[in-house]
Amino acid sequence: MSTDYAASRVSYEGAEFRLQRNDDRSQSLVITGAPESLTAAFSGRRDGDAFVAPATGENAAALRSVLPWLKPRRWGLETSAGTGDRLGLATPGHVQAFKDVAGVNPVFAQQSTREMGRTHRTPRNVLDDATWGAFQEGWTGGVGADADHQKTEESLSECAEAGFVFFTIDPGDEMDMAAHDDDEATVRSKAAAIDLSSLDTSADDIVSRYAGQTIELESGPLTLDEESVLRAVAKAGPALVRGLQLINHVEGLGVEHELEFAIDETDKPTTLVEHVVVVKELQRNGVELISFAPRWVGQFEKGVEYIGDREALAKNFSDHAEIARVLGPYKLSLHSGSDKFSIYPSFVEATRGVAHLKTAGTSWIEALRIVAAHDPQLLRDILKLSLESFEENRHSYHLSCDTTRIPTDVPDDKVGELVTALESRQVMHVGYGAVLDEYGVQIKDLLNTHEDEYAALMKEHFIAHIAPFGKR
Ligand SMILES: O=C(O)[C@@H](O)[C@@H](O)[C@H](O)C(=O)CO
Repeated sequence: MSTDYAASRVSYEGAEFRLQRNDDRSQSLVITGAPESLTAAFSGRRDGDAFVAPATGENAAALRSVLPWLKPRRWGLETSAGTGDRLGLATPGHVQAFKDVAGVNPVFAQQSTREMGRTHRTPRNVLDDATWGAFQEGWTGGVGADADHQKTEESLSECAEAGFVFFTIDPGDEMDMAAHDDDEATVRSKAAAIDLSSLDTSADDIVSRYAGQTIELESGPLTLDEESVLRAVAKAGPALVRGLQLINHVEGLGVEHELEFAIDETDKPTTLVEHVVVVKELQRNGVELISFAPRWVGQFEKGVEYIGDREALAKNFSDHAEIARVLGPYKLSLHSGSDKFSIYPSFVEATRGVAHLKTAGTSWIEALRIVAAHDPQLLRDILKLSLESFEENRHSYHLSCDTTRIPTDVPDDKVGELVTALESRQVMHVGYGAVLDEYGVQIKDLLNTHEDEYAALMKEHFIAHIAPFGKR
């Protein structure tokens, strides 16, 4: 017998929409009281008074076209949080958390090209799964959609075509990290060698524009000295060139969009002068940023607490936030935001809520608690495979785990601890690609069987993430 998801029931323009779970665990959209002109958008069949349509990607797109609150929208400067879901099953629990916390706007569909590649999902898959999850839980508060860590024109086009509206431009690979510490002569020659003609400028022009300038921040003046400006050019110049190319590509697509510029996945902190030069040069080229993701001080590793001096980080948050208010305003974006509970309050305070939080891997790693509880051997297999493929999986992720400290032969009743312990947590956190290739069907089957348990876990976990960002 099929059962309804009670929370999904919603009325719109005289019709009632709901989601049901069928005997075979598939899901169907059921519409009653709707004219032919409305149901024509869906592929399905009439069943008495009702129109029944399977929960396919095609019907998700139709649902977005019919129910306006499911169509991705821009959040502008409002406080927002991204919940990136690598499994396509986590959104119901995310929704339950957002229903409990007022004042934070959700971006349920958020996925980087890296994650889509490793999980073999397309931008449409990501958006469609998020649509069904939001619908299942009756979310009518609007949704964003973040094409995260975009590095190529091709993937930007695909995400735009799918309906994403938030584009995270990530030219971080082009940043010259050595220039952070190079001696002055090297910095000078590096800066002079960068072709900045596409930004309609040169290193000399940039120096004459900004060197000696003072920016009045709330906490005092920030003076841009010549060496720091040159260093910013040497370090970020090539990234600016590439970033602008990607931004121009988005702008040429003619779709609704807002832009984040992300240089967070780099080895050295973004200096305040670098922040100013990067944003001002983008603005001079006509770019309006909605958010900026600098590389903060300390270590932002995946899926674990912040590693570093929290007071220094709070100061760093507040310095960058002051700049963002003076040059923008635009939001500051906190990437690798999963499980960094100790730092959310200082981030929110510094930004006054003009902020975006990004999480992704935590929904995946926490799902493994359900696996550990119901199939401890599968969890051991997942860890084993994550370890075997670790060298490949860790590529482009910041991690410090020491794999030799991971225990072997963990008994069933202790397997859940592997999801908590830093070393094994990080290894499995980045193991998602290989693991889903091998055990994806089993894992998803198990999560579907225990969907209420997974949703309840996600709800509590996300309330802890977003409550500090909620109405103050
Ligand atoms: O793993 C990824 O590729 C992304 O989810 C992240 O890098 C994302 O930008 C993020 O910071 C979420 O924590």
